[in-house]
Amino acid sequence: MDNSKTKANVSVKTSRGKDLEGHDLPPSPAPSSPRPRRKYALATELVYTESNDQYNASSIPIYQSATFKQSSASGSGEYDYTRSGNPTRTHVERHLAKIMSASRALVVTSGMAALDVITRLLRPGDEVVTGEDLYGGSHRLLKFLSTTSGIIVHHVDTTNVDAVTGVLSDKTTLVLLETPTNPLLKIVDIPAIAAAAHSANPDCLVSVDNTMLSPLLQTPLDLGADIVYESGTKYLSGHHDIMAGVIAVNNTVLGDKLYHSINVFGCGLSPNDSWLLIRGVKTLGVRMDKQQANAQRIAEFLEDLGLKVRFPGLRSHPQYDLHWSMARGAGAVLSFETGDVEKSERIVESARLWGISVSFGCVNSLISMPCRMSHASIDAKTRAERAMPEDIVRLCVGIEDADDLIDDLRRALVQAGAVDVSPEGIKALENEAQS
Ligand SMILES: Cc1ncc(COP(=O)(O)O)c(C=O)c1O
Ligand SMILES: N[C@@H](CCSC[C@H](N)C(=O)O)C(=O)O
Repeated sequence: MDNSKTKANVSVKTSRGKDLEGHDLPPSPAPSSPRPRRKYALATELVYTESNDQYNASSIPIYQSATFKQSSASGSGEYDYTRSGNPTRTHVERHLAKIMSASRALVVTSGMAALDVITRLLRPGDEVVTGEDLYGGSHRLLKFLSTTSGIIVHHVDTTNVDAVTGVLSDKTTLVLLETPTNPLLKIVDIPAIAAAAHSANPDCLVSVDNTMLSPLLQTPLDLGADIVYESGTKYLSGHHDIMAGVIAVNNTVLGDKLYHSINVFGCGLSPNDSWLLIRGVKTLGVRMDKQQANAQRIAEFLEDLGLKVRFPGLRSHPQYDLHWSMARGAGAVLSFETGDVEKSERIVESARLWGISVSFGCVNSLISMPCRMSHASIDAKTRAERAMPEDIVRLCVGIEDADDLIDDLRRALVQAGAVDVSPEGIKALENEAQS
């Protein structure tokens, strides 16, 4: 990673009108720093937006324009070309910076595009430290970089700070964390790992994928991270109608470098999707409250049956205290095991209300088998080495009525032969109950 212009040498400045290579370009867009003012509770901030729209439109207009006319041949307008900047995109970026505890947020075409932009900071020979339980697409991107770009990637158990410290060195330029992890819901100690990474290499960037919780429930920049990114396809937009990614930072030069890549490679979010993203963000609070409450009830229902359930809202979660020391909620993704891949398949296929689908964070509830679906890009051998249970069923809880969701799940468990049915009720089969 070329750190000379990020942490180590923050004196390198980009001036308006010049990009990072010194090219004299139209100065678009304005940095998305929110202006200082009273801070409200997050639930309020999600809804409260500010804009300098000429007609004071309550909803930001969609500037569906690729180009912007300039008032002079010097091309000095704030915007010139939508790949470089667009007012609708700037609006959502300013809003997200505010709720992500950042000075600058950038929105791109997907969560993977966000990780791509971040990893473009890396240079051959740089070392990346990341987890073993990692979203399949992130694993695939890192594998691609390690096989094509001379980047060295260490996958370690990031729930163990000593294991992380053991591979950190002055060559570590990026630490990539997910917490809770997808799909095993493991918790990673962001402050401890950030401190260890910065002590091994003060220029190391600690980046946290916050997709599983959203900024409503966790703000990694307040916990020692340098970069936070999310798939906006999930909770932020909330309806599975767009793909989006968000990156947020508090270092001006780092923000400029990330923006530079977005302009160079052309992955900025479209005006229409930027508008859908901000519309989704405004209802994040109410959606997440309901999704979390439903998820808690479902996790307790499954645990009461005697199944092994992974959910940070359960007291039985081995890292319950660590999770709640960093987060303001448990989220709405949980997973459970049945001990038998075919039985898990039958459960998934017996559910009616739960859609068989990848992704999460949507208003609709979803059920999936990560090893066959979202994490199929991690080969079976690697999954086995990382102790990923092939039978794991992931539930991504939506905003439906909790009783309806539980009824449908109960029926699916019975239909799949995954539980003992007796006059007293249903219970996990003896060999599948958690010890
Ligand atoms: C934790 C996590 N990070 C990143 C991504 C990538 O996001 P996207 O699908 O928007 O590219 C996903 C899912 O796809 C995810 O689950
Ligand atoms: N076929 C897709 C799978 C996307 S998984 C989406 C989401 N992150 C999840 O965890 O469900 C791919 O190959 O990326």
